[in-house]
Amino acid sequence: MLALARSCAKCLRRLSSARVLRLYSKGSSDCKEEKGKYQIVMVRHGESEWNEKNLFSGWYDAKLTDKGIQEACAAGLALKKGNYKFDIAHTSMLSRANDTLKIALESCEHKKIPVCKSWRLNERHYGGLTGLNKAETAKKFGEEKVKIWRRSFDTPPPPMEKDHKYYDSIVKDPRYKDQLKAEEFPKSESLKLTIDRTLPYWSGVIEAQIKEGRSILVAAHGNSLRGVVKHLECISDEGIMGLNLPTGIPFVYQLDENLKPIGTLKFLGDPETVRKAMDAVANQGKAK
Ligand SMILES: O=C(OP(=O)(O)O)[C@H](O)COP(=O)(O)O
Repeated sequence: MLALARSCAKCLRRLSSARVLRLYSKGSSDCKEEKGKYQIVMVRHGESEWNEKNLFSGWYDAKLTDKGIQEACAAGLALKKGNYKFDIAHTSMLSRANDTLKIALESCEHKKIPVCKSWRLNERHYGGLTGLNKAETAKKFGEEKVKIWRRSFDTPPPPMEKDHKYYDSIVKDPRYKDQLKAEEFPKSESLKLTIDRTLPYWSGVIEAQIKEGRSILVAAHGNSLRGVVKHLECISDEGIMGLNLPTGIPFVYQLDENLKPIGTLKFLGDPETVRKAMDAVANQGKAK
């Protein structure tokens, strides 16, 4: 991967101003229409190498692609355009989210802020599906089955056994040394199980900081953030199946004094671009 220190300047050059405008021309001003007592900004990381290859990633530590770096830069520009400032950031243990956060903050020329990393914000664990191609899996098992594995609320994918190709690279990864014992790693997670381990961090750490008046940016993953959105908006188990979060486009919640959202999430992006990006995520599970 390109050195992060150089990546922003480089990708800002590559990202034409026309594209930035197309991506983010309307969103930031829309976000300020209804002001809550608090607000929080979240972003799914930019495209990873495994997103590009359409592989189930889960806890595998796929790195950002050049496009993912560009998306992270563009996310930063959108934050800058909206004049968002943060006191603290939260992210997962995975490079694609960590690097997106770093690049976005650099790209909006933000001052240094504390960054907290937790496995509880990791992507859902995709179990035995980790590393498989989604379209090929749909061809083999059927699109319906893959849709259940990807989007049902409480059906976990098959477990990751110890002889799985990526088991060691996850469970023996030294970054978890102080956070998880080998037997505490998930073997696979449904959205429900993901929410069960994300919410204690959300409620115990992030909500407490919001109430202290801290301005927070969260950089995480498609499904860990879907869980947060479900919780915040009280979306039903069926309703959440239809939400597909795009990579690298920040979204904002205005929150009332009880931390309940005022309205729904607002993307810092052009609605048509956001819609296409969401559709593309939904279609990743179609057989080709
Ligand atoms: O690792 C993943 O998410 P991420 O790219 O947000 O980290 C998943 O592969 C996303 O796949 P899904 O959209 O099929 O649930």
